[in-house]
Amino acid sequence: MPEVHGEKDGLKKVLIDSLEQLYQYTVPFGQTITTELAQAMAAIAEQLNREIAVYINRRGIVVQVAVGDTKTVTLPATDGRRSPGRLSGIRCIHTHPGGDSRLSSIDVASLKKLRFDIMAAIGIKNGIHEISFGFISGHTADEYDVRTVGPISLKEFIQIDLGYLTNQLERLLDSKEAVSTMAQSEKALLVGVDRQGDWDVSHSLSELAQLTETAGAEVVGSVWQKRSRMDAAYFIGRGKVQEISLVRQELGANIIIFDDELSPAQQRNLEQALGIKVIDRPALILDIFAQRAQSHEGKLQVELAQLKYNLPRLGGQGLVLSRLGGGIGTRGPGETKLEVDRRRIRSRINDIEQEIESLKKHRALHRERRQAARVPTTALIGYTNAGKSTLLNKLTAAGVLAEDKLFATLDSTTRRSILPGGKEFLLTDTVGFIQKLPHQLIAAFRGTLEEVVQADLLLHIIDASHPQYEQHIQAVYQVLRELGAETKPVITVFNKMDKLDNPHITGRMLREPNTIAVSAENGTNLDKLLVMIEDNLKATTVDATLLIPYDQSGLIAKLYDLATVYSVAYEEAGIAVAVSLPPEQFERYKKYIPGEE
Ligand SMILES: Nc1nc2c(ncn2[C@@H]2O[C@H](COP(=O)(O)OP(=O)(O)OP(=O)(O)O)[C@@H](O)[C@H]2O)c(=O)[nH]1
Ligand SMILES: [Mg+2]
Repeated sequence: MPEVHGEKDGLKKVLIDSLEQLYQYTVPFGQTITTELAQAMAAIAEQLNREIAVYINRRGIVVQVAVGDTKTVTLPATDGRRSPGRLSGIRCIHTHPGGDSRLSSIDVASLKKLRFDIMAAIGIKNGIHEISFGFISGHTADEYDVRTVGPISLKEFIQIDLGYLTNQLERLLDSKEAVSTMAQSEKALLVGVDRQGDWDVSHSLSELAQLTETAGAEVVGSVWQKRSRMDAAYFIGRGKVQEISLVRQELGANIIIFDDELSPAQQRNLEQALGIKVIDRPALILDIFAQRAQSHEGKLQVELAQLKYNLPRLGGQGLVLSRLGGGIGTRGPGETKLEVDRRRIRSRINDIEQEIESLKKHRALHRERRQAARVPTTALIGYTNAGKSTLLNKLTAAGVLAEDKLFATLDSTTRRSILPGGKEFLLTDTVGFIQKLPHQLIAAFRGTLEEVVQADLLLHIIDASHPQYEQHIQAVYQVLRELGAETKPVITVFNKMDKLDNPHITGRMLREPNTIAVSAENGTNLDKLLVMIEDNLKATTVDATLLIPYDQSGLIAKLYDLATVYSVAYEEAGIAVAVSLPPEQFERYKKYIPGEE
């Protein structure tokens, strides 16, 4: 029997015997460890109160057992054919007394020095408390990058596909140049499904391509499949998975992006089958938002959406793989971006929700003050890249960033402007909408989008030069419905008319009432738009002073609910209430205007 290495002085014979027993265990190919081995290690570590380590080779055989921290380890000569650029083919799994599994700097140093496949630590406190692990994820000229994951549970640790992981890592390390994974460029293969619905699959994929490029990756190709029912395990058909596997090798893609939301299981199965990182449209959009969020609140909202998106996807290799190479899906505004622990994620979600709630209250106060001053509010809404920010800038000289990029705006900006009649009004720019917007994101941005729900009037901006503008309109209505704002008065603004040369199209667009064609860029028709805004805002309320008899004072509470109450004065003849009422309410209340009846 091979002997136990390390600081054995003073150890009882029975403990040394049980340490020697650890050589008897084997681990199935590609698996990190077995429950039995982990528990046997925990049982000894508990009595020993010292670190113990086992070293396992790729065939799953325990090649060394040692006592003491990982610094003291000298490995037996391993497979001599391994080139110095590659991993050692050995993994180190050791215990940490006290429960905390996070890798120490000594652990990380020996991981780099001995180039373990992975270095894992089991936190021991009343048995197995938690596990963390790290691996070499790339290298620069003279230093290895190390990525750490955890803490996770033993079950999650066992689910990790070690064979796949080491395979990917060695491929990375084999290349001659510096391959800091963070800097590695992502080459994406896009996958769509043609459901033969309203959204033409090729347009949806070209939008996905635009999103991919916005996220900073390169698109190397796309494939799609006609399908009306999705496969529970793979989303697309099995044959298509095979085809994708071939196409992606041919094109050299290192990430696959699905145009639709995948279930956590589908994502995991696809990653396993394709051996490559697989993400979906929501993850891509979240990544763009994560890169672009500027304000404190914007960052919180994105982090919240990411955490909620990740929570059901924790565990197993899916997450580890997705995070292995950096890039899309790994960026986040919060420090918790690599968080893999459910407990910690839940408590972080709670914290963020509370903070967002208090920010929302703060904003509600602002809004109340504005409403008290009765400055009418309008909100710009519309598909991403429609020209909302350009229009805001033109109408108010706001200086908001407008670019030919999807999701240029994430934070809402409110500015004052003047109507032709001289009255002031407020104009709010908002985040753009898109089809298949992740619902976690809508939920997280509900606070910001509250401006939309509260506005007196919406300006729906449409890029009329876009071939899919009618679908864009539908996608915007969809989000409005989700926000409960579908009954708001809307002016439909067909923008970018300077790019249209067919006047018939314009005629068709303008059939409906309350529509206008403009060019935000050239300023065409913006004067007419302002007149239209003025008319609409006039129509939204009627100002009046009502005299409510004292025996009907209950009406005052009702008025507060459905109108803006400017002032209340208790007079001899009754309660004088100055209000601004929606027109349909005005009909009901006008009998209270002194002299009306
Ligand atoms: N030709 C033309 N281009 C326009 C017009 N209005 C806006 N654009 C361009 O369209 C692109 C998008 O404009 P933005 O104002 O950033 O669009 P947005 O709706 O705010 O987009 P997000 O913030 O990403 O949702 C920019 O490149 C603008 O210059 C227009 O009337 N005509
Ligand atoms: Mg914008």
